[in-house]
Amino acid sequence: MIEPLDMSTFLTVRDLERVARAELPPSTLGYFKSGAESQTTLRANRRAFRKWAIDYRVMVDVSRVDTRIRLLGRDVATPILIAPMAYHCLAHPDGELASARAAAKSGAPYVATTLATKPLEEIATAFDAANTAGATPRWFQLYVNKDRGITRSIIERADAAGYEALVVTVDVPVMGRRLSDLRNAFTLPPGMTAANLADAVQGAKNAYHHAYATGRHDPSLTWRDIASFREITRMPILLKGIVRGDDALRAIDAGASGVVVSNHGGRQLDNAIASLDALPRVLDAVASRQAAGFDVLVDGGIRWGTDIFKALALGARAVMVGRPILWGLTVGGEAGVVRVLQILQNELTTSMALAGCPDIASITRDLLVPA
Ligand SMILES: Cc1cc2nc3c(=O)[nH]c(=O)nc-3n(C[C@H](O)[C@H](O)[C@H](O)COP(=O)(O)O)c2cc1C
Ligand SMILES: CC(C)CC(=O)C(=O)O
Repeated sequence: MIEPLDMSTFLTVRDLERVARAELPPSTLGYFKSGAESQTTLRANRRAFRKWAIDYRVMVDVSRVDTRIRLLGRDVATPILIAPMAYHCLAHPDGELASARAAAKSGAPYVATTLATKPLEEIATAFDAANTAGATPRWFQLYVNKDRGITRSIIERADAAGYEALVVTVDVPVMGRRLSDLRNAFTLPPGMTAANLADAVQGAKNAYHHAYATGRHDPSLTWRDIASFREITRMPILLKGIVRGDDALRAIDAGASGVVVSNHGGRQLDNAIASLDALPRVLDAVASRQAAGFDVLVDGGIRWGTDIFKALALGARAVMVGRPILWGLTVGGEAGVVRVLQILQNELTTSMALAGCPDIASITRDLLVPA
């Protein structure tokens, strides 16, 4: 931690990343930044954005630029969401409480992970206290535990704590092989736990470390389970980690309200398709079903406002941002995350103005050409 720092000196996500990289212990840095195996997909996620150029329009009144969207049927100020990421306390002692407050203050929807280092109830309270206008939603991301009793109890807790949607991550039947984690024997430092799981089983708090958490993913998870979650909760369900059109159709059939096109930031299947490359065919499949109100989000490799512009132009409803949030949290805690969100929001509105788009609906597909 090097607080206090003047966050306004950071002009890009890369500026914060540079400082965070210098500051983090090697095993934490390795965990945050790495992709699986050869990291081909990690790089492909970035390359996919560079394949598109913006074919911009001029002489449009952009004296007001409006980034509001509809998300799961409600108005949200920005299409930028905070992706669910494990173990925020590795980046900053306030952990998820800081990132949640930053999201609420910035009007950015927040997705709390099952593998948070603070209990989901405390994250909800921190978020709500900062969400003064009540205008910004928070969602909960579920890792399905082999012990379905634990899974049910986590869903029920998320429901009771007022999370508005359940994001079921479906691309981790087993852990991807992240070589730096294997080499560093990555684990959580003493005193830090996967807090939501720790509470699920009495008296076992200290057992709920990384190795335990990673061993609990249920490799037998299938489409049928989604229907059973539907019965447990009133929350709409999104599936995170979809890259195929046919899987998007299965998600619709299973009663999901949306999908996040994602390859987990290149951390699971190496050589998997880049998430931006997967987006159009998922959208085509969903359109063929005329599933009005089914929201398609995308994540992976978003580092600039123009990346968000491109994702929206291809048809995404919204985007999730991962690692940049951890860089901000490392450098400046809550203020660092606020700064990352500010930078991306600012870049997005600037690119919209320069491309002749006063609102999100005007960011259309024809504004992209191959680079
Ligand atoms: C350190 C780290 C931890 C993550 N933990 C989770 C998690 O707990 N649940 C989940 O669904 N995705 C998790 N992800 C994946 C992110 O939600 C997201 O899909 C990915 O980071 C997006 O790519 P980006 O980092 O390039 O923006 C994690 C990613 C990182 C980098
Ligand atoms: C423990 C992991 C499954 C958390 C995660 O999703 C990740 O590190 O990418």
